[in-house]
Amino acid sequence: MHVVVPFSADRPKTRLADELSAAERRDFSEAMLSDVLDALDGVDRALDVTVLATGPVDTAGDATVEIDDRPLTTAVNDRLDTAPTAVVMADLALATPEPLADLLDSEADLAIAAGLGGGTNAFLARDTAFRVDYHGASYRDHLEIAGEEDLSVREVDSRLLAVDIDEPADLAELLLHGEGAATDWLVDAGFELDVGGGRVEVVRY
Ligand SMILES: Nc1nc2c(ncn2[C@@H]2O[C@H](COP(=O)(O)OP(=O)(O)OP(=O)(O)O)[C@@H](O)[C@H]2O)c(=O)[nH]1
Ligand SMILES: C[C@H](OP(=O)(O)O)C(=O)O
Repeated sequence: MHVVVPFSADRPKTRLADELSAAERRDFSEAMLSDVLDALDGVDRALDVTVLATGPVDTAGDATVEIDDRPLTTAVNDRLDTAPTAVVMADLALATPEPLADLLDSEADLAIAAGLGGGTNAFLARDTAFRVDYHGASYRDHLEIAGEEDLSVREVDSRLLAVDIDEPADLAELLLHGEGAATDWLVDAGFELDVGGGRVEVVRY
């Protein structure tokens, strides 16, 4: 099965610009990508993984890298002419093989996992009629597109697939629950949880 992992290589994670420099955001993004690729590697299925990147990538492991600097929606739609194809975002740093296998085993025309805040963190399309329209409340839009195409849909309810690391508060999720390269990167960069005030916050020393 073909799995596409979109990766913004040139200007990643701009919403973390107050916390991380441009070079740090690039390194941190590569660490998250490596966690996602490890999780896919742990799925006991024959997967053909392509990192769909806007520029060169350092940490792609055994995955193929395809460079495509067109906007995300255009680049992904260009890969949906063959089915089944799965798309798994590169910032799902808590992803593990189990929920990914659950998504990839779905028989529905579209299996789809929501992201916190309305995005679409992963899907498997078994019908080439499905097309993406990312950004905004894309999860809602994708259900609508599936409805228009009369596709059967399975909504995959997974906390580990729902947490995409976009905003400063998401860093706490990684420090609380992460075990991979991205969590190690944060710890090495001096980030720690601060629960002293009765709230969970992230501080950098
Ligand atoms: N190939 C490709 N991947 C992208 C593009 N924009 C974002 N991505 C990837 O798509 C996933 C979701 O990205 P977003 O969270 O929307 O964007 P981001 O660039 O990571 O972060 P922000 O700049 O804060 O929006 C991540 O895996 C990104 O690396 C793009 O234009 N092309
Ligand atoms: C690409 C976008 O990601 P988000 O900005 O929600 O992380 C989406 O899922 O539509």
